[in-house]
Amino acid sequence: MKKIRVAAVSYLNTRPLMYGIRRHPVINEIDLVEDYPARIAQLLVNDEVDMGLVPVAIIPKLEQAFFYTDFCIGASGPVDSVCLFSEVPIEEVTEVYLDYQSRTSVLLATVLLKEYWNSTASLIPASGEDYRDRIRGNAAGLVIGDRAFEQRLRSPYIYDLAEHWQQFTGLPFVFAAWIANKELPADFVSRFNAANADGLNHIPEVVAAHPYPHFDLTEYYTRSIDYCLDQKKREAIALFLEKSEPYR
Ligand SMILES: C=C(O[C@@H]1C=C(C(=O)O)C=C[C@H]1O)C(=O)O
Repeated sequence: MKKIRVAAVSYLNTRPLMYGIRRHPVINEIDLVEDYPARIAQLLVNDEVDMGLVPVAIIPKLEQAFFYTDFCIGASGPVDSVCLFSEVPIEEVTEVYLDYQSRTSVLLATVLLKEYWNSTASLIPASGEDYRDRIRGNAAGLVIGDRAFEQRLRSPYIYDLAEHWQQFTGLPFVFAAWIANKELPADFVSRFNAANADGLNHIPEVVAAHPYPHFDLTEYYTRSIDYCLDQKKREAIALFLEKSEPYR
């Protein structure tokens, strides 16, 4: 049987979902790759995979987009791992380095800087990890994922993008969701969905399997990340795609 090609973000925030997928028989029906979000996005756009836990920012690049599960990487308050970091308050920031690993948060940062903070700072796409050393003086940086937890220990000013999006719009936020670029068999989708749900029912085991010194992962998995792709989050995706359209 031909396997379904699936790609997922390799950060800590996907570990509960991946735990469920790996211990479910559905693992035998898929070929799984894991990488950082910008790469996962490219794989789905290039049709090198059939479904990915991809940044929602790339939806307009797909000919078709099927939301096949009830799960996402979202937040209904501070997300803790997607922030603008700086040594000075946001009003004094003159340039912002944008994380090369991100697609959604880069656009979210742009929307918030321009329309919420009314910032005129120049936005600089970073090309490699060394940009984080340039987050000093009046230069801020967007850092996402596990690396944001390390950056939290270094930068005195931390602007949480999910928290500020919520203040701006009154809505939760969705960074990534399981999106397919073609129709997939309904029975597979149902098993895949059940596998995700199973992972979220085993948070203590996931935390025990990933000793992590920089952040309390129980807190991260139960409060910061909101995995449920509900109606409000679907509205949030639509609003985000509309607001970010001019900056794509
Ligand atoms: C919450 C996060 O969401 C991630 C942010 C993404 C982006 O900015 O493109 C994509 C996938 C998510 O896993 C995070 O990385 O910390």
